[in-house]
Amino acid sequence: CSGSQCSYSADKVNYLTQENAVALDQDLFNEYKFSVDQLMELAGLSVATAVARVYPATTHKSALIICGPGNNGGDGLVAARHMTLFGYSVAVYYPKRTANTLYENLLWQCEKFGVNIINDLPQPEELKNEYKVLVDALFGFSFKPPVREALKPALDALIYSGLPVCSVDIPSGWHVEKGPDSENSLKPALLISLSAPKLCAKPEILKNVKHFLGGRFLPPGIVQKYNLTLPPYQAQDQVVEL
Ligand SMILES: NC(=O)C1=CN([C@@H]2O[C@H](COP(=O)(O)OP(=O)(O)OC[C@H]3O[C@@H](n4cnc5c(N)ncnc54)[C@H](O)[C@@H]3O)[C@@H](O)[C@H]2O)[C@@H](O)CC1
Ligand SMILES: [K+]
Repeated sequence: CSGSQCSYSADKVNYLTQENAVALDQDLFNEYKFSVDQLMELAGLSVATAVARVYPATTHKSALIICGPGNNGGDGLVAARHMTLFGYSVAVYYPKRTANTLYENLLWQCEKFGVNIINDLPQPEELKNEYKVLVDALFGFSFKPPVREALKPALDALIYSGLPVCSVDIPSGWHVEKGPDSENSLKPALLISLSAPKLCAKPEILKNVKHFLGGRFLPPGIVQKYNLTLPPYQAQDQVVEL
C-alpha cells in the first residue's frame, strides 16, 4: 500500500499456496454453503470497482474483457455487466464457453446490458484502435502451465496489445506460486486478488503492479483456519489497495 492512509504493513500480509486457494474455495462451498454464483457476483463486482478506481470510464470508456473457461472467466462476465452500469462501453471475448446454466445466464445478462460479445479477436497491435483497457479473466488459481494452444491467441492479446491490463485474481499464464516464467509473460498494470492474495502476488514478484484485494466475503472462521492477515476494508468498500 502506498497511500498515506495505510494502517497496516504490507509485509505482514500472507499469501496462499495454490493448494490452499483451492481448499479455501471448497470450504466456502461445502462448509459455509455458499453457491458459486453468490461468490462470483461479489468477486466480479470487486473487479469492476477496482478497474473503475484505477481506469475510470471517463478516461477509459472502451473496455475489452477476455474470459476463460473456468470461474475466473465467470468473474469476468459479472464484471462486464457491472462495468456497463459504471458507464463503460464493454466488449467480451469468450472463446471457450462452458456449457452450464450459470455461464449461459451470465452471458445472456451481458447481452441484455449491452455488452458486445465479439467472436473474433483483432491482432494484438490493433486492439489499441478500439479499446482503452483490457480485463484479464482468462485463468485463475486453477491454472497449470503451459498454456494450451487453443487459448494462446487470447493470452497473446493480453501480453502484446500495449494496453493496460487488469488481471483478475492471477495474471494469466503465471504460475500461481512462482509468478511469471519468462520475459514474455504477461505484465499486468493492475491485479485484483480475490478473497486472499496467492503467492505470485508477493511484492517482490509483483513489482510495479497496482494491487487491490477484493471478494469481501470471507467468514471469520476461514480467516482463522488459514491464518490470514489481510488489510482491513474501509467502511462499505468492495476493494482495498495493498
Ligand atoms: N474462492 C474464491 O476466492 C473465489 C474464486 N473465484 C474465481 O475462481 C477462480 C478459480 O476458478 P477455477 O477453479 O474454475 O479455475 P480457473 O478459472 O483458474 O481455470 C480453470 C480452467 O482453465 C483451464 N486451464 C487450466 N490450465 C490450463 C492451461 N495450461 N491451458 C489452457 N487451459 C487451462 C481448465 O481446463 C479450466 O477450464 C479464481 O481464480 C477466482 O477468479 C470466484 O469466482 C468466486 C470465489
Ligand atoms: K486472470
